[in-house]
Amino acid sequence: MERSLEEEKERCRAERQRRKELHNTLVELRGNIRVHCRVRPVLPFDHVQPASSEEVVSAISDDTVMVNCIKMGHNKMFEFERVHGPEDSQDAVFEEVRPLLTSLLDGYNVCIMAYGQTGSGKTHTMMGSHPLEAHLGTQQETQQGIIPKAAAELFRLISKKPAESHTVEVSVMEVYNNEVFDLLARDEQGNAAGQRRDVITTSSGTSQVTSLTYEPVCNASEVMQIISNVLKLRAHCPTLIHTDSSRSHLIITLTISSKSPNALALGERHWHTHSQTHTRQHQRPLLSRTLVTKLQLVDLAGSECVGMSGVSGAALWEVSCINRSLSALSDVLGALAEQRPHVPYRNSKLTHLLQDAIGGDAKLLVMLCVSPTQRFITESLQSLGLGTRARQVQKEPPRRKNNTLKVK
Ligand SMILES: Nc1ncnc2c1ncn2[C@@H]1O[C@H](COP(=O)(O)OP(=O)(O)OP(=O)(O)O)[C@@H](O)[C@H]1O
Repeated sequence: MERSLEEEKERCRAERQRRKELHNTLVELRGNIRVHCRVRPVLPFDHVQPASSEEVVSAISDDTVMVNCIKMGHNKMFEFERVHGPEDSQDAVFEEVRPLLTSLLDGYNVCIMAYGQTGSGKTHTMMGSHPLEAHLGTQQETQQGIIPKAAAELFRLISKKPAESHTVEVSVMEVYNNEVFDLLARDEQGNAAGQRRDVITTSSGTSQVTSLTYEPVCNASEVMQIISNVLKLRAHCPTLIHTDSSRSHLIITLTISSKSPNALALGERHWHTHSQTHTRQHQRPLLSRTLVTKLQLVDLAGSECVGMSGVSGAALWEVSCINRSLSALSDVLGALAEQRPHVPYRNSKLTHLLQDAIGGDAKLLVMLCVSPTQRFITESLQSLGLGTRARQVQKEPPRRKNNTLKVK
């Protein structure tokens, strides 16, 4: 018997709802690591030899990537929470990220991390197409990446909360040659100069960077102004694959302190000396009940094959440090996925620094960036494999932070 149009619509709606519920259950079971994948368009530097720019990696649906290269004997599909094709805009990518900002204000720590080979579009996805112009307003909103959009969304959400209930601070670090640098630190003359910092494990088992500089910020353009200023300090080097390749992992953290409604109503204030370095003020009033959550935005350096990037000398050492830290990240995910008793976080500064985001109770989004072309198929398969591994991790369910009692 033929179904009427209305019946068919209802059946489709019910099926969509069932799939959504199943998906949500799976996300809960996995403890909220989400993996999104973005396949970038074919770019001029792909056309070294016409054959190598042949497209072999494609987004075949909004959750599946297909690698199909008959010549090299690869035919495989990879499923992720969301897959974006080359035509997907920065806005479309951000729409899938937006709910995490609400989670942040609901009391969860959030980490968004871009992973992929060099030139695959990590900085484009995180910062936008003109990262150094991000704060000038010359970068069109549609071209902005996740970081400027997330900053704008965060302050939009805060503006809907009671006045003065939230404060935001920004810190910027890079991990370069397996050392952590505080990019907001200033030298004796007050000039910006990245300074080396240590990562320690606190008595509660979380990781912390000592003497890190935190700048208070009041709106998204202040955030972007600070980031754009320090981006000039970030290590870059031209390679055969990418003329402006980042040689370090960049970690931007927005720390949000929110006052509990009770404290706000009572107007309780205590002077509290922060253990961290504040550039504008070293002692400031904090409300007695403060909820602190953090948003970590990570633009990883790209994995790369030394032969392809054509680097030598100091740049060769940089590549080897990048590749080692990325394989340490993969080892950590492997250990977590297999639920091994020891997780080797401390094998690299990168994994030690991101320990709480990767294995703790934060909501983690891994944004895989891959090239569509045959030339980079080995690197793309490696990135897709890392994403698959991340999805196998049974993380602790994300835990909402409780108001912490800050006593004078
Ligand atoms: N989805 C995209 N649409 C249009 N252009 C893109 C896209 N992704 C990347 N590009 C362009 O490709 C080039 C390389 O991208 P990007 O700098 O983001 O790479 P990366 O992965 O950060 O590289 P590296 O690790 O070497 O720093 C840039 O010119 C960027 O504008």
